[in-house]
Amino acid sequence: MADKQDLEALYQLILDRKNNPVAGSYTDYLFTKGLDKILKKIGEESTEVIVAAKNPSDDEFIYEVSDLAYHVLVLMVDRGISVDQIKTELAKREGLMSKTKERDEIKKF
Ligand SMILES: N=c1c2ncn([C@@H]3O[C@H](COP(=O)(O)OP(=O)(O)OP(=O)(O)O)[C@@H](O)[C@H]3O)c2ncn1[C@@H]1O[C@H](COP(=O)(O)O)[C@@H](O)[C@H]1O
Repeated sequence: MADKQDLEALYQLILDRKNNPVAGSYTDYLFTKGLDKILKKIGEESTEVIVAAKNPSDDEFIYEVSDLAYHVLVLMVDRGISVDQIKTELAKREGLMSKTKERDEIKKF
């Protein structure tokens, strides 16, 4: 089994749960409930991240961000969107951001 601390490996584990349901698995429970349930969880977990961000405890913040990250990965698997597709989008932005910076620099003159 791959290292689950890696987000990409966690994505693969979630994908495996979708393709090979395991009794008692929380991930399987989410897929069985469907998109609306997954979206509801993302709404809840996002709110918990916001609340934790206002709290000085880093541990609570890390815990809630991890919950949100897991549920976002479940949503991506449900939609059939891969980690590579997100990486590709982010890579496109790298170019965009440097162009924006260049434009900002030009505007200064
Ligand atoms: N990273 C996670 C993870 N993060 C959060 N959660 C679950 O998300 C739920 C969030 O808690 P809540 O109190 O909001 O939800 P709940 O009351 O349990 O359930 P709901 O009815 O509200 O959905 C908890 O049940 C957590 O167990 C996770 N469940 C699984 N994983 C990973 O997924 C792997 C596979 O898990 P299973 O599918 O359960 O085998 C695990 O080994 C983990 O690596």
